[in-house]
Amino acid sequence: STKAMSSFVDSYKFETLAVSSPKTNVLHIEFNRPEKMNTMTAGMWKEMVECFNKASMDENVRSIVLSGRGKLYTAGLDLVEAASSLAPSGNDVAREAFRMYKFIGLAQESCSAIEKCMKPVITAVHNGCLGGGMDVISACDIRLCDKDAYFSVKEVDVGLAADMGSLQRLPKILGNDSLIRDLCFTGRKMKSDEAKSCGLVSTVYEDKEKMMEGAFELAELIATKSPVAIQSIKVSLNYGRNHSVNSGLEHIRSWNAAMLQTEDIMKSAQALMMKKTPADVKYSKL
Ligand SMILES: CC/C=C\C=C\CC(=O)SCCNC(=O)CCNC(=O)[C@H](O)C(C)(C)COP(=O)(O)OP(=O)(O)OC[C@H]1O[C@@H](n2cnc3c(N)ncnc32)[C@H](O)[C@@H]1OP(=O)(O)O
Repeated sequence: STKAMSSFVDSYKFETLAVSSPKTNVLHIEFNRPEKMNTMTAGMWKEMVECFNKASMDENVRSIVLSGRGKLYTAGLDLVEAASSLAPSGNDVAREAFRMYKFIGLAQESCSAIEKCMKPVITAVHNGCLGGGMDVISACDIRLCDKDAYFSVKEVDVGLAADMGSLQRLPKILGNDSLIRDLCFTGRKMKSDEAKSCGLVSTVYEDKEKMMEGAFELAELIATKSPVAIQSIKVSLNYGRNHSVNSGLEHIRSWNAAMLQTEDIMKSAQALMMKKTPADVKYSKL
């Protein structure tokens, strides 16, 4: 019911993220620091971890759209906040290194929580996606953008190597090592047409409004499918990315030994035989 749907999303309360549910079983998460170019702070990373972990276990959520409010998707790390957290303190080197180790771990977890989230995450990029934004989108399942979007692995211009996942995940997404090194060594802006042709994004839309319509339509379609099938697909694709074909086959074999016993298969098969679609089937919560 509408009441049940609105009360479920009401429990997602954050300072740096705006959360809504524009369609049944679809969660919309927006970076919500428009006056700060959606720059990333330790506070935002903590909230991203909390939000994606919660959505992962939330039976009301079957797919997620991640986008940014305001002028651009995100300008990456908040350089003002970072100036104090990264400033040399003069303290014992080992203790300082452990403090940084924890700080970087939190930043990494903000992206890993997206990858580990059991629900597919579609991200919709408008205008700029810089630095930490590239780490974020690399951890998402599906990437969309508008015509004005550009992408920059900007860290090199700030004097550091990206450490939240771009260098580890981009090579799994783009089958072009030369291009990845070009982007990472130069920090250059890659425009939407190149992002499409190299496979970073799957669709480019005319403007942000059309992109969000497309993102919600896609999320809604995914949300109508069997949640057992969808979550199993994500788990298996993620596993396969870091393992051999044989290991991946063994993994899905064991996984599906349980999942093939789902009632969803019988419900889906009956619907198909009656010329219906998954959207006509009511799958139980998962
Ligand atoms: C453990 C470490 C983990 C993660 C590390 C991540 C590394 C990175 O993310 S590196 C990338 C860092 N980001 C940048 O270098 C972007 C710098 N900004 C820009 O290039 C531009 O500002 C812009 C985003 C392209 C927008 O340009 P424009 O539309 O012309 O607006 P501006 O006038 O330049 O900016 C408006 C306003 O925003 C402030 N601002 C912009 N970016 C940042 C930022 N990254 N951190 C803090 N503040 C930022 C800018 O200073 C302006 O502020 P005013 O107060 O309005 O002057």
